[in-house]
This record gives sequence, structure tokens and C-alpha cells, in this order.
Amino acid sequence: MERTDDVAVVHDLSKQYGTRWALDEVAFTVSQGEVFGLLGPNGAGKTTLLECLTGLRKPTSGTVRVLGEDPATPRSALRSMVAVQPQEATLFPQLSVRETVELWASFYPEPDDIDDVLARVGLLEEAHQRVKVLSGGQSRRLLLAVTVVGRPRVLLLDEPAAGLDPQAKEHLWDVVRQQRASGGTVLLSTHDMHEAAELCDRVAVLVEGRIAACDTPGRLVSELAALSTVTFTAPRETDLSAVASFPGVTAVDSTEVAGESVRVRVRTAVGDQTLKRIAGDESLVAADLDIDKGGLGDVFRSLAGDSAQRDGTAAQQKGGRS
Ligand SMILES: Nc1ncnc2c1ncn2[C@@H]1O[C@H](COP(=O)(O)OP(=O)(O)OP(=O)(O)O)[C@@H](O)[C@H]1O
Repeated sequence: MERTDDVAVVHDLSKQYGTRWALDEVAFTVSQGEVFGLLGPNGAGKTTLLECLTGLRKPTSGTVRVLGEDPATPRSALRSMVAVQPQEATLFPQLSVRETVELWASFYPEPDDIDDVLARVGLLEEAHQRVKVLSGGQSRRLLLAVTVVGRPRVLLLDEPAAGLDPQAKEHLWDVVRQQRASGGTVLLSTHDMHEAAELCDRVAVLVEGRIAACDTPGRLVSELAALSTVTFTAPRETDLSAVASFPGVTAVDSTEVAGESVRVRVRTAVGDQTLKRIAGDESLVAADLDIDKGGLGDVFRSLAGDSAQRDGTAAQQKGGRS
């Protein structure tokens, strides 16, 4: 049953292009005030899913509801409540940055303060510049400004950080956090695991059109980041063959550092146990021990597997059948 704070409800959504199933019985719910991330390798279906949420694509089967409405309904009231970052081609090259944001603000009943929006995306100093002279990154910031100026309840962003410099990314993240702080909701796709871990309350990992996992980044990491990495420094002549036979260890490699030493990297399914074993083994003379218990990147690799290696253009068979 839908709850009143459900902002997006996706039920058994499938989308077919010709013989290809881009989405295969996808289901999830996003609540008000959440930042919900879509992760997945190229061709996994993230854009198609966001397009179904904006009403740009009609599902082959299943249902999508945003703020209780079908986004594909013509003249939907959602238009003023849901913002989708537009394409660069929609900007007018002769207008200034400020005129552009003012134009977009005029489409909405209660727009935000223009200077405030320009400051948030880091374009206040460029307010008088013509759109045609903006750099690629500045244009992306302007697209973000026009997306948020209408104070939408829901923000839908497809890879918003692509092509942004680190400072512009910070601005983007601030805008997303501000949207959440003011009670708004954000759905975004990203290839950046750090961004997903930093920003998202929950993430869904899409693999070949299906949701392989959906949870908070913390829970996904603790349940699915299968391997930890233990690193240590040892004398160059150390026999490392014993380490490879420690329980849980799947790989050992080393690189020479400072002539007489090697830095050893051990991949293991039982990080803490391996760390103790290495520290307690006198024959290893291990120094500078460190452990990395993995992150969303490990979760992604373990779920996406081979699919992450492919370019995603292979035709997908619904339900994994061929
Ligand atoms: N208009 C279309 N016609 C035919 N096939 C399409 C169309 N749009 C997408 N596809 C196919 O659907 C699948 C999912 O594509 P989609 O763009 O949704 O993936 P994505 O996860 O956003 O990928 P990326 O990370 O590369 O942007 C791919 O196999 C793609 O080739």
C-alpha cells in the first residue's frame, strides 16, 4: 500500500526496446526527504528508469507513480513539482547567465531567489556572462541552476556530476543536500561510488535491467563488500607463500618499495582475522599494517561482476533467459 510520504513508487516496471529488455520487473519506493541513488554499469538501464520517472518513456509493463500521479499523463500537474536537469541544447546562447535563470524562474509559480540560486551553484561572478562563452563545466552549473530555481519537490538527475571539476561537484552536492534539508527528494544516477556513499540515503544497484540490491550504502557495504585488503611492509626476501594459504585469503601481491622492502597487498574474505595472523607471524616481520574493509566499489564489483566489464550494448534477455 502506498504511504503518504511515498514520492516515487515503481512497481514491476519493465521496458523493452525492440527485442532488448532495458528494465526487467524493477520495483522500489522512494520516500519524501530521501536522496536515492541509481548505480549500475553502462547500459544497465539507469537512464531508461529515470526517463520512465519523468514520463519521457512509457513502461512496456508495470507502473510508475510520482507524487501519486502517472508521470506519462499529458498535462500532468507534476510538471511544476518535478524537475529534470535539461540538456545543454535548451539554453539560449545570447542570454546572460542571470537572464537564463530569470527566464526559467518565470515558468514557476513560486521560484527561488535568483542570486541565491546562482550562489549555490557557484555562478554569481559569471551572472553577466553570455551563455555562449561559458565553459562546459559552467554550462553544467547553469543547467543545475535552472533545474532548481522552480523549487521542485522532486529532483531527477541523470549523472549530474559527469564532467564537473571537484569544486563544481561540491556545489552540486550542496544543492542536493539542501534539497533534502528542505524536505525535498532527489533521485540521481551516478558512476561515482564516492558520490553515492557521500550523498545517498539509499542506493539501488541495477544490473542488466534488474535491481541486484537496494539498501543504505552502509548496509550494502557490511553485507556485500566481500573482500577486505590488508597491506603491510616486509623485508624484500620475505617468503610470502604462507600468507596465500591463510584462511580466507584470495590473492597476494607485492611491489618493491625503498630497495630493501616490499609493500604486500592481501585480499581476504576475513579481514580482521588475516590482519591478526599477519601481525602475529614473526617470519613476516610485518610493519605498517593497514586494513581496508572495502566500500561501495567492492559492492558494485561483486554485484555487477562481468557486466561491469562489458560495454553494456549486448542484447538482454528478459528474466535472464536466452
Ligand atoms: N532508444 C533506445 N532504443 C533502443 N535501445 C535503447 C534505447 N535507449 C537505451 N537503449 C538500450 O537500453 C539499455 C539500457 O540503456 P540506458 O541508457 O538506460 O542505460 P544506462 O544505465 O543509463 O547506461 P549508461 O551508464 O551508459 O548511461 C542499453 O542496452 C541501451 O543500449
